[in-house]
Amino acid sequence: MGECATVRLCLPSLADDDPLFSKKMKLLSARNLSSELQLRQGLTKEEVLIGLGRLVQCARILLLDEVEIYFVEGDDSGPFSPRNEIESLNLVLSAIDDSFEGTLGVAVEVLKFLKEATLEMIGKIGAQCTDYVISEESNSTVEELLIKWGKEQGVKTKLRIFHFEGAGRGAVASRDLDVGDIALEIPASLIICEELVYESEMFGILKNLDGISSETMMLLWTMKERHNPDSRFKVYFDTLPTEFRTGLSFGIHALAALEGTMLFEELVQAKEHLRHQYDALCPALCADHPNVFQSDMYTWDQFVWACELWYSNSMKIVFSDGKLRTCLVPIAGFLNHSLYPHVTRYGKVDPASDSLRLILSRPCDRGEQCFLSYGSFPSSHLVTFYGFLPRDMHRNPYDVIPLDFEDLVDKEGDQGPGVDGGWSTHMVRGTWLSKSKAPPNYGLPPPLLDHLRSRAVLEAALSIFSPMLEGIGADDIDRDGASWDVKLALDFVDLQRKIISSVVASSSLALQSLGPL
Ligand SMILES: C[S@@+](CC[C@H](N)C(=O)[O-])C[C@H]1O[C@@H](n2cnc3c(N)ncnc32)[C@H](O)[C@@H]1O
Repeated sequence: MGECATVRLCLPSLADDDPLFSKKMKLLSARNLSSELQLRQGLTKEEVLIGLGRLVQCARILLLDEVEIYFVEGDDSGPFSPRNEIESLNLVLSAIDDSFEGTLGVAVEVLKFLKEATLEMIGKIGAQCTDYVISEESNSTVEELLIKWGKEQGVKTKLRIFHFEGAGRGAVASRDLDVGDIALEIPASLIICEELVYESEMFGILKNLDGISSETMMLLWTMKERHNPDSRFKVYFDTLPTEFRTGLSFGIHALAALEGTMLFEELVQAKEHLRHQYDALCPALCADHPNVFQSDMYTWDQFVWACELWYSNSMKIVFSDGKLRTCLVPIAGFLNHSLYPHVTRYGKVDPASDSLRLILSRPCDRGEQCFLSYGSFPSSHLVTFYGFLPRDMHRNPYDVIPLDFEDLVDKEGDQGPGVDGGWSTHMVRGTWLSKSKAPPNYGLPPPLLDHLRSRAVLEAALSIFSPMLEGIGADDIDRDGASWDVKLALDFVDLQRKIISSVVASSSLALQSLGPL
C-alpha cells in the first residue's frame, strides 16, 4: 500500500469491572498487545495484515470468558473458541466501520482492505461444523400459521422452518445472508414475558405469595394459558410439542445408564428441587383458588412440561426500559444451537424499532441452517435443560469437569491449588482440545500445573478420575433398541468416559515426567 495514509483503529478498552481484568491485562502485556492500531503511511499490504492480526489477537483476549482463559496455553495467540473468534472478529469489524467516519482519500482504501480481510476471516469460521440433515420442510400448518400471524404483526424474517434429523425444527436462510444482516426481527409486543402475568387474574393471588419469583409466576401462567382457546398466543402454544425430551424427563433406565457420572446426581437433585417447588405451590393454589387454578391444568406432569419449555426455549432479554426479563420469543424459538453460531448476541431489544433483532455475526448461505448460541454450556447442562448433545460435541470447549480437590490437597497441609495462581476453580476437559499435547503439560490446563505443588495436583486428579472411570456407566445396555433418553444418556456417558480417559492418561504422563520423589 504505497501511499497508505495514517489509519487508527480502536477497540473498546477493557472494563475495570471485568471479573477477569487482571488476568487479561497480564496476557495483553505479556504479548505486548494494544487495543489501538495505528497504520502509518507507506506500509505494504503484508505489514497492514500483520497489524490487523495483532489487533485480532488483542480482541480475542479482551473477549475471553472464564473457561476459555483458563485453558489458554503458553504463547498460543488463538483462535481460542468459535464463539470467541466470531465475537473478536466482529469487534474488530465494528472498530473498522467506526473509523470510516470522517476518513478520506487513501485511508478509506486501507479501511476497505482491512474490512475485506476481516470478513474473509469471518467467512472461514464454521467450515468444519457438522451439518444437520433436513428431513422435510415444515409444511405443517401450525408453524406456517405462526409465521403468518407474526408477519401480520410486524415480524420480518429471512428464515424458513424445516425439520432436521435429530434436532426437531430449525430455521434455514431463505437467501444469502451477510454479516450485519437481520435474519429475524420480532416486535417487542410479541415477546412473552412477566408483564402478561401482571395483567392476568392470577396475579391478584400470586402477588401475596412470599418470595415467589417472576419466573415461577410465568410457569404458572403458561400452564393455564396453553389451554386457553382465546389466548393471544394460541398460535404460538399450538406449535409447542406436547412433550419435551430433556434430562428432566429421563426415565429410570436412562438414569441407571448415568450411574457414576456427575450428571446422575445433577439430574436427581434438579428433579427433587422441582418436586419441592411443585408441592409447595400447586396443590395449595388449586385447593384455595379452584376457579383460577384448575387442578387438571396443574398436575406434576404439566408442571414439568412448563419447566422444560422455559428451560429449553426461553431467552434473557433486556427491554427498552433497561430491565432484564426471561422471555419466550415466538418464531425465534425455532432456532437451534451450535458451537459455530451465526447469531451470538440477541439479548437486547433495539430501542429505535422496539424489536428484537437477530443480526448475523457470520454469513449464512441460502439453504443453510441458521444457528444461535444458547450459551457456553457443558454437555451436562445441554442434556439436563435442552435434551441434546450437539453433533460437534467432541469440540465443545465448555465441556469441562470442575475439580473440587481442595479438600484432598489441603488435608495434606498444602496451600491448595486455588491459592497461588489466583484461580478460584480448577477444571479439566478433553485433552484432545489442547494445541500442545507435548511435555510438560501433556494437554492439561496450565493453571492446574502452574504452581509449586503440581505433583500433589496430579495425584489428586488421578485419585478422583481413575475410580470414576471404572465406575462410570453400565456396559450391558442394548443401544439399538433403546429409547431416546437411554440413547442420549449413553452418548453422554461415552463422551464423559473419553474426556476422563484423556485426563487420566495425560496426568499419568505428566506425573511420570516429574520422576520419583
Ligand atoms: C429453542 S428450541 C429450538 C427449536 C426446536 N428444535 C423445535 O423443534 O422446537 C430448543 C430445542 O431444540 C433442540 N436443539 C437445539 N439445538 C440442537 C442441536 N444442535 N442438536 C439437536 N437438537 C437441538 C433441543 O431439543 C432443544 O431443547
